[in-house]
Formats: sequence, structure tokens, C-alpha cells
Amino acid sequence: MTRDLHQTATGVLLPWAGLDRQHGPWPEGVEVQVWDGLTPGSEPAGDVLARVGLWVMPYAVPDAVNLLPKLTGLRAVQSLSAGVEKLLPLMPAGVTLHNGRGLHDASTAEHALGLILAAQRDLPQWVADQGAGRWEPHFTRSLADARVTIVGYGSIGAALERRLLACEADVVRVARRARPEEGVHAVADLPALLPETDIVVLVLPENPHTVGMFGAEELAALPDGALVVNVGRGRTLDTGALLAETRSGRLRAALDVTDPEPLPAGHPLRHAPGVLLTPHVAGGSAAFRPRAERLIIEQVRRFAAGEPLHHIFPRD
Ligand SMILES: NC(=O)c1ccc[n+]([C@@H]2O[C@H](COP(=O)([O-])OP(=O)(O)OC[C@H]3O[C@@H](n4cnc5c(N)ncnc54)[C@H](O)[C@@H]3O)[C@@H](O)[C@H]2O)c1
Ligand SMILES: O=C(O)[C@H](O)COP(=O)(O)O
Repeated sequence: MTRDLHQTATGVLLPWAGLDRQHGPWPEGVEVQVWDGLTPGSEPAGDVLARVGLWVMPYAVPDAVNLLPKLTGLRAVQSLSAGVEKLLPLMPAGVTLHNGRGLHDASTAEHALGLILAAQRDLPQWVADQGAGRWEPHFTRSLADARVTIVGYGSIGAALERRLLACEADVVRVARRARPEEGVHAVADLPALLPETDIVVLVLPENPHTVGMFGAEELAALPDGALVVNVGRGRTLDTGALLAETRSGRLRAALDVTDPEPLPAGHPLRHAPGVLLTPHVAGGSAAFRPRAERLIIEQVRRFAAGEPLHHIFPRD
């Protein structure tokens, strides 16, 4: 049940100043305060914090959660991250959590496409050759006509699909539940789908059902030479099982997220053959800020009007 304070806490705490100058005045009756979460001692006074009903958390500032106990009138928290598995258990009773669904779609999909193209067209090899002064052309794999199975076909998966189709790939959609009218398969169909898959892209959230979901059995079902991409959460893919498959040279991988994260220096994944790594950067690009600002403006408007906020988490 959500807190019903009859709009007593009408304050809004935002991570950035100046949004009203760019996007027009705030709705009447809303008290807007700013806290970037970065400057020690810069938080508003206790009485001001107690009047905050909606908190838009600073992005990628993990310690910011320490403010929660001071927000005694809180009704809703807006995170600017899509993956909010660490925040969910910290929500006080009656406070709704809203995630940054959609904010990272273009950036993450673009990055996944970049990883796939790099792996299919041997870009790491060409860069190494350039450095070593080699000029040794060979034919590569392609994305065109490859079968790409997106596991966790949601907001980011759909954005990725649009990009893959432009590259003439053949896309297969997999989500938690089948939606036959939309051509979406259920996870239970994976055993039948994986042997026909050239590239599997994991875009799964981390939750009790998805941790370790893609393990030795799923990897073994992929054909020789298949590419495993992960841009969702590292713990959904079994690192040990993946290492066994890449060490043998049977599978390749391109990972933006890993388990553990960050990967310690000397971790075997760092130097595994056929593994391309990026340090959890898929969602972070110039595409993020303007989208986040538009979401904040809309959520504040809804909050002031007493309308439900977008992107409640979990969705069902
Ligand atoms: N690498 C990055 O920088 C980066 C950036 C943004 C998001 N992410 C991660 O990507 C995740 C997905 O984001 P989104 O906005 O597309 O989410 P979304 O909610 O729109 O889609 C998630 C999909 O996963 C599926 N799913 C959920 N539980 C499942 C289960 N048990 N089995 C099978 N499928 C299941 C859902 O059916 C849905 O299709 C986020 O939760 C976040 O962790 C990573
Ligand atoms: O989930 C996300 O939006 C991205 O992974 C970035 O969020 P994070 O900073 O929480 O990892």
C-alpha cells in the first residue's frame, strides 16, 4: 500500500538545478529543492527534507541512499537507472519506486550493436594488427542473415531489435512470458531456440528468477562459434560456465556487465580468448541526460497533479 499523506509532503528533491529555466516553470504549489548527492554537507535542512514527497535520486551515486531516513514524508522515489534491484529492498513501507525505464534504451542498444559488430567483423583483431604493423586480410562473420535471440525482450530489447533489423539480422524475441500475438517466446522455449541461434543477447534484469539463468546447459545448447552478449546484469550469466566454453574456443562472448563487477585485476575473464569486455558503460552516453530531464519534468507534473507516476517497479 502506498503512503496516503493527502499531499502533505509536496516537496520535490531533484539532482539537477535549472530544469525550470530550460523546460518552463514548475507546477504551482510544488517546493523544488536540489541535491546532487556529491557534495558532503550540501543537503537541504532537516525540515525541508521532511517535506519531500518525491525524490529523484542522483544518478550513479550509490551513497545517496543514506538520505532515505531523513525523508520522512516520502511517497515516491524516482531512480534514473533501469536496473533497481539494489534499491528495491531499501524502500520504506508505503514508498513507491520508479525506475529509469527508457532512459538508457538508445545508449544500451547502440552499445550492444557495437559489441556485436565488433565481434562479428573482428575489429579487436584489426586494431591489434594495426598496432603491430600487420596487413593480413581475411573473411569475417557478418550480422546480416545472422539469427539473434534477445533474451529479456523489453524496452532495451525492442530498441536493439530496431537496430538489428536495419542490419538485416533475423531477430527472435524471448521474455518471461510468451506473447504469441507479438511473436514473443517464453523462456521455456529456449531449449528449442538456442541450437538455431548465432548470437544470443541477454538484456535481463537481476531478480531471484534471473540470477544464474543462463548457465552451462543454455551455453551447451548454442552451436559452435556462437556469440554470447550480455548488456543486462552480470549475475544472469554463469561466469564459470562461460569461461569453460570460451577457453575451449567453442563460444565467443562480448560483455558489458560481468559477475563479479568490477572484474578484479587478474580475473580470468579479463584475458579470456574470444571475449570482448567493456566496463558497464552501455547505458552511459550523451543520449541519457536530455531523456532523463524529460522524464523528471513529466514525473513532477504528475506528482503535482496527483496522477500516478510512470515506471512503477516492479511492474507486476
Ligand atoms: N549495461 C548497462 O549499462 C545497462 C543499461 C540499462 C539497463 N541495464 C539492465 O538491463 C535490464 C533490462 O532493462 P529494460 O529497460 O529493457 O527492462 P524491461 O523491464 O523493459 O525488460 C526486461 C525484460 O526481461 C524479461 N524478464 C524479466 N524477468 C525474467 C525472467 N525471470 N525470465 C526471463 N525474462 C525475464 C521481461 O519479460 C522483459 O522482457 C535492466 O534491468 C538493467 O539491469 C543495463
Ligand atoms: O541499469 C541501468 O540503468 C544501467 O545499468 C546503469 O545503471 P547503474 O548505474 O545502476 O548500473
